Amino acid sequence: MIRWRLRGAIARAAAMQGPRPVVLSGPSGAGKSTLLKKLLKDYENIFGFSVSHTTRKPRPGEVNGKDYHFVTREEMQKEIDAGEFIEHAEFSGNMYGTSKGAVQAVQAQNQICVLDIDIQGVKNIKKTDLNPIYISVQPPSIDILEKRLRDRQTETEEGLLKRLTAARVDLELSKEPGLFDVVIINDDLEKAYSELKETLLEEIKKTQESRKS
Ligand SMILES: Nc1ncnc2c1ncn2[C@@H]1O[C@H](COP(=O)(O)OP(=O)(O)OP(=O)(O)O)[C@@H](O)[C@H]1O
Ligand SMILES: Nc1nc2c(ncn2[C@@H]2O[C@H](COP(=O)(O)O)[C@@H](O)[C@H]2O)c(=O)[nH]1
Repeated sequence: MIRWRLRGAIARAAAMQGPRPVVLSGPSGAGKSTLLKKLLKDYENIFGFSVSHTTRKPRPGEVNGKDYHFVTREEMQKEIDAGEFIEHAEFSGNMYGTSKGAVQAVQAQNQICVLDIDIQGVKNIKKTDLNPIYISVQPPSIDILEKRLRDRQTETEEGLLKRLTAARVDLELSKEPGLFDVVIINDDLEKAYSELKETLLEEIKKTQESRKS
């Protein structure tokens, strides 16, 4: 009887906490957004994207408030000083950050919140009580990463070189034991996507179950 009550209490506590968030990290160009877009399309109501703030300029097709909150450095610094960010970092000459509001907006929908952040963000999130699943998406090699970034045609030559330097640092730091729960090498896209889904299967099932009750 007492055991049953305890089990019930644990289940209710877990449900109240909501699903565990997911952090997708890895070098720029490794394929995080590509994998994430597939996931958000296939599991529309299960996952929600944490819309970051950035001071970089929008790329063609990017929508303010959907891909990022595009802001000025002054605006972003003001919000950081006001304590509105969980984490923020300087990456390739621009500021990026996850606001508390971005995560809360997803969690309020009882969706699995997915953060696409760099490795500095990972280290900072580790200091919080967010308790996400940490996944690093990595390219098969630096040469392939460079080709993908060049083919994407989103960066100037200077920006591209900065991203490649950051990628080398990222791949080195990612070797720290325990930093990531899972490392996915994105060589073949479908294989990488299957690995991502497999990693998240437990949380997906839990979220689907919680919708039924
Ligand atoms: N497995 C793959 N094989 C070939 N090309 C790929 C693969 N995965 C992604 N790409 C391509 O590589 C480029 C970089 O991918 P994507 O933009 O998803 O990377 P990212 O990790 O989100 O980068 P960033 O951190 O800069 O946003 C894109 O043009 C994408 O279409
Ligand atoms: N620490 C954070 N890093 C972030 C955040 N949002 C995005 N990013 C990372 O920035 C780079 C570059 O992104 P791009 O869109 O300019 O190509 C990439 O590694 C993202 O993961 C954030 O809120 N915090």
